[in-house]
Formats: sequence, C-alpha cells, structure tokens
Amino acid sequence: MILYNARITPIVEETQVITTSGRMSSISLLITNIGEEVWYAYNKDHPVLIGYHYKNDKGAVIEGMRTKLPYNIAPGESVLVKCNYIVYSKLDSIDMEWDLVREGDSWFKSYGSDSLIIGVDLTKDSSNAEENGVDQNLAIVCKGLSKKFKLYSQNSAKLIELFSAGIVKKHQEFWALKNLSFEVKKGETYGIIGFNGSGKSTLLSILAQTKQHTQGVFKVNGRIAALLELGAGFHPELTGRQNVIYNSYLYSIPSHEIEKKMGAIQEFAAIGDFFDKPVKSYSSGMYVRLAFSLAIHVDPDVLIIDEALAVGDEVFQRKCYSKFEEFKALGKTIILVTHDLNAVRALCDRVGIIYDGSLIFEGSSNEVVNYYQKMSLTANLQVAAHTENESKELRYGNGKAKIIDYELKDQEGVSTTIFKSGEKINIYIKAEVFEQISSPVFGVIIKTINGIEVFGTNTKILGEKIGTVSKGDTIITELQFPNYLNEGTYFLTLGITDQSGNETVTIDRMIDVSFIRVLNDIKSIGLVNMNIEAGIKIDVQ
Ligand SMILES: Nc1ncnc2c1ncn2[C@@H]1O[C@H](COP(=O)(O)OP(=O)(O)OP(=O)(O)O)[C@@H](O)[C@H]1O
Repeated sequence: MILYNARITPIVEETQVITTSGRMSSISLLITNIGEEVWYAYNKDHPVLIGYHYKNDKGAVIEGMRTKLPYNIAPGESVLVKCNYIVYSKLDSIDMEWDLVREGDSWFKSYGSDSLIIGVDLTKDSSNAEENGVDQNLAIVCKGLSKKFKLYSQNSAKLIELFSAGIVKKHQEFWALKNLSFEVKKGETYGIIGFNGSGKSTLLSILAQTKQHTQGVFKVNGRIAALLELGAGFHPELTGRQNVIYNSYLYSIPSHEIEKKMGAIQEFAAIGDFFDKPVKSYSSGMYVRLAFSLAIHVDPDVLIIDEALAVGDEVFQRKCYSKFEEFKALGKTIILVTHDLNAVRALCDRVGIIYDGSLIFEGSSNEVVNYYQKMSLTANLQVAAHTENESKELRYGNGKAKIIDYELKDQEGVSTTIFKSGEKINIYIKAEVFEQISSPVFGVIIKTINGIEVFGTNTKILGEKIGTVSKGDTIITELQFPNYLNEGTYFLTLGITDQSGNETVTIDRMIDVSFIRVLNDIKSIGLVNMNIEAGIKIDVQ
C-alpha cells in the first residue's frame, strides 16, 4: 500500500450513511495533504487517482471507479472532490471505499488505512424531492443556508490544528453566508446581485456542490452545470478535449456519450487548434468559451453562471445570451450572478440581493435592480463620506445657517431620486439660521459620477431675493427646473452662500448629498438630452 500522506474526510460529517435509490449522487470528499513535502495529487509521471469501489454483502467488489485529482496540493491544503457517479445496484445497501492510488499500481492493492468507508443505503432516495416534501415545480430550495470559513493568520496555524486533531483552535470564524432561504421555480431565470464579497460566489459554489455548507439545507432538482470562477474544474496540464472528458465524470456522463458531443462542444467553443492544447495556454476568454460550451452540452436542468461571461468577447457573449434564450424556451432553470445590471434586467425573471451574507431583498428584476442601484449609490456615498472625512469635510461652511432637510420630488410632488428626461425636477431645501445673514442664496449643482458639473442654478440666478434672515428663522426653498439630462446617474450638491460682498462666502455646502438617476425613453449620446425631433434626409446616389 502506498501512503500519500493525505487524509480523506467525507463531507457528510455527522453520519457516514448516505441514502439514495440506485443513483448515488454527489458524495463530496475533502482530501487534505498532511505530509511535510508537497504531495502531488496530479503529476505527469505519477498521476494520483482518487477512486471508489463498492462491495456486495459478501464482500466481493462489484464495481469501482477512479478519477484523477485536478489539483496539486501543498501540505495543509485541502481539495474538495465531488463524485456523482451513477450506481445501479439491486442491493439494499453497499459499502463504498474511497482511496488514493497511484496510476500503475494495482487498484485493489490500495485498500488500507487511507480508505474511507461510507455506507450507502439504497432503500430510500434522498434525492427524491417528492418524498422529501419538496415541490416538484421548484428547481432549487434553500433553507437557512449558512457558510462558515475558518480564517488562519498563517499556513502553519492550519497545520497545528490538523495535527492536534481539532484540540487546538488556531482560526477565526467568518460567516460568508447567514441563514439564507430562497426558492427558484423550474424554468425561472434567477439573478443574484450584491456588492463584492457579499457571498454570491460562495452560494453558487454550494449549489454546485464544490463547497460544503455549514448549516441549513438545500435541494437542487435535476442535473446542474456550473460556470464558476475562472480556472475551476479544468486541469491546466490537460488539453481542452481531455478536460471535457475529465469533466464528464463530474457530470455523470459516460465518456462514450461525451465523445459523441465532442464535435458540438468544440464547434460552440470555437477556439480553433487550442482545443487540443493544454488549457494553461488559454486566454481567459478561451477558457470561458470552453467552459460554457461544456456546460450547455451536458444537458443540464439547472445552469449556474457566475460572472464568467464578462470575460468573453461581445460576439461570444451574444452567442451565450441566445443560448440562454434557448434554455429558457426549453423550460430550464438559470441562476445568474453578475454585476451587469442591464443583463439582469434583460434576462432575469426574479432577482435577489445578497448583502453581507444575507438575502435582503427579492422580487421582479426591475424592482430589485432599481433598489440595488439606490443601495449601491448610497453605500458609495457613505464610503466616500467616510474617506472624505478623514482628509477633508464632505460638508463645510461658516455655520451661520445649516441645511436641516432636503428632498427631491418629481413634477407631481412625489419624493424620488429617479427622473425621466423631459420632466421637471423639484429640489426642496430647508435651513435653520444661527446668525443674521443679509441676503442668503440657495443653490444646487448637478455633477456626473466623475465630477463634471453639468448644471447649476441658485435663487439669485433665478431672480429671487430672500432678504435678511435672523437667528432662529427657518428658510424653505423649492427649486424647480426641467430635466434635460441624458440617461445616467448624477450627483447633487446643495449649498447656501452669502453673495452680498465682493466674494461669495459659503455658509453651508453639502457635497454629493444625493444621486439623481435619469431615465430616457429616447436614446441619444452625451450628457444632455437635446429633446430634438430628428429630421433625417438620406440621399444615396
Ligand atoms: N475560502 C475562503 N476562505 C475564507 N474566506 C473566504 C473564502 N472564500 C470566500 N471567502 C470570503 O467570503 C466572503 C464572500 O465571498 P464571495 O466570493 O462569495 O463573494 P462575492 O459576492 O462572490 O464577491 P465578488 O462580487 O467580489 O465576486 C468574502 O468576504 C470572502 O473574502
């Protein structure tokens, strides 16, 4: 028996009995390299395989399967291997042994202390949603899903923990997902949006079973194909073609079947000769082409896409989007994580926002994207205020008066920050006076995201004289103007100035206090909506 200094841990930690009915789906194993030297899970000369076999009640081996590990792992590192081979058996239960062998060594020689035995009970079907009371119309059900990561300050801390068999704790806990519950109906395209680091990819990895959740339950009805982070699932040394075969094991597709689809996979990926070159030589775009092509050709019921399309060129993106439409028409379920809110609006039936590991808002794509845009701009403002405060004030003035309230309203007087091009914008400003001012001027400035002033006006320009105000007075001003801005996002600055002398003195100025989102039915280019009726004369001679 060859010892590879590696430890196999089943992801099913509580119990080692897995129930299924004829179909053994997705047993995940965590292989940890506990050796002092780098242990090559895959190496050109000595590829190390992980495999299983199962035996009948008389102990005879009925079937075995082996596959190469896709990664090299260093001491203390772990690699998660998901095996979802289909097991057909007339037996009520089988014992499966998992072990590590080196190619060339006898399969059966490798029984020994590194093997892990998992009892598989074939009498019940844990993947049968109906028996578990899961609505068959649902593609995905998540209840109270949470994920905890262990954070180590150094690699050695991880090793110390491993060697102490859990007695010494050297990590900090970090909950990347917190009690997440949601459902996706079959045939729905469900978008997941959220700020960087909010937990989107973690959630998708759990659904695709490449990461293990810590708490809660989830169920995916049907075969999943997932395009997760770039690099996942492909071995860099293997060619595109070999990686397709390698991945077919993970999708439970016999290699002869994937061979039949090889031509179609190659054609859709359209990466030319690179299909037969190691994927380590691929550009990120080529990588995504291959990964997407593979994912759609394994006939998934649920397709999970994590931001991956952003790396493809526009022609390929278009091809993928039309594939999405085809998938939707076939009644398949798509889960899409992206920062491209236009794609979310265009493709998704429903959308959820993940914020700091929790699902905070869910609804129709328009409703959720609008909410998210407000949320992200507000968050940006808060971040800006925080960083600005450290260097310079985001608000300044001589303090003789202060703006105590403000509101943006549409032409019907409804409070909003979203305006249509051509409609009127109303800005309400309320200020309290702390010292006498002879002639205060109230003004607004609208800027683009990168700070270009697009428009500004004030009570003086508009011919309104406020007159002298005294301590304790409250001044309310409403400025109204038509909105000729083009579609986009703008920032609003409010101010009170004293322009009675030669110089303009700032009394109170609140920079980028709110955003204005402008929508425009008629598209045009640039910052301004000229509101023209185009007259076009074309004469081709
Ligand atoms: N293996 C890990 N160990 C420790 N922390 C992790 C690990 N993987 C992810 N995290 C943390 O979990 C949180 C969620 O990460 P995740 O990648 O799911 O976010 P995301 O919403 O997909 O972000 P982005 O939009 O930037 O892709 C982050 O704080 C991240 O640092």
